[in-house]
Amino acid sequence: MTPIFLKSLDLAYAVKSGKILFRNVSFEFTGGDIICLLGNNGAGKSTLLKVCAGLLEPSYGQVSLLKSQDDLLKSHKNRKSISWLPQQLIRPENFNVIEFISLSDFLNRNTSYLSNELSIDYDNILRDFDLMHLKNTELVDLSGGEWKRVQLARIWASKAKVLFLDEPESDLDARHKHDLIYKCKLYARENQSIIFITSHDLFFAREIANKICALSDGLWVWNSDSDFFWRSNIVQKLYGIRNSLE
Ligand SMILES: Nc1ncnc2c1ncn2[C@@H]1O[C@H](COP(=O)(O)OP(=O)(O)OP(=O)(O)O)[C@@H](O)[C@H]1O
Repeated sequence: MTPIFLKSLDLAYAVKSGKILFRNVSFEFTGGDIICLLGNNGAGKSTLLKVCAGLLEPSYGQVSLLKSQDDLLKSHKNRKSISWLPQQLIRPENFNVIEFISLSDFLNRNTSYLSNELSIDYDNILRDFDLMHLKNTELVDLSGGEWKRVQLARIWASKAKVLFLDEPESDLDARHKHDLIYKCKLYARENQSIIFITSHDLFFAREIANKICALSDGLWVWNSDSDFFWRSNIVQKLYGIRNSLE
């Protein structure tokens, strides 16, 4: 399988007012990596993920997706290479679950779910995300957690090489969070994909990621193997948690 690398060098992003949200972000991730980006509310995690996914242009520096150490893929914005889960997505009206999950395939192939011409085994994906019983349910009638699983199922159907998942575990109950950890590990390993996640759930982060990085006050303050991060006792400092007896 072709190895893949996601690299950034000195990435920075400033908003129109000139305020710098983050700077000096440099990293190199490889196929198979699951990275969890941590930081306080407003630290710039979603913005960094959007820059890495090519949805926002960096103000400085660059981010590239490479198919070998120095062989640049056509464009890291190549739709087939990247899939993106936003923190919040408004549910489209007049779509049911299977229509939403198979939409890209349907548009690409100008066919329908019932025509048996689709390249993806949607029933398998629906079963995987515990959605089979909701296959024909309108999106507006789903619970919050069911809607999140539908969005994740659509991303799994994309078979993209790099997944950017902004708080994918939010709204999920304990069992479905557990299932998601297993599915991400399997996806990253089997496809040699990179999965770049943000999360506020430290238990989830610890279970899912082999790499941890962090933003604080606009700075790229951490980037290491997960084990090293959890041994470092930096978590309290990162989140500014004070001992209540102090
Ligand atoms: N276009 C913009 N113009 C001005 N400020 C912005 C813009 N986009 C983001 N911000 C600000 O930048 C900061 C970082 O936002 P971002 O959504 O990246 O944070 P986050 O770390 O993902 O936060 P959370 O954990 O709360 O989701 C916030 O204070 C936000 O208000």
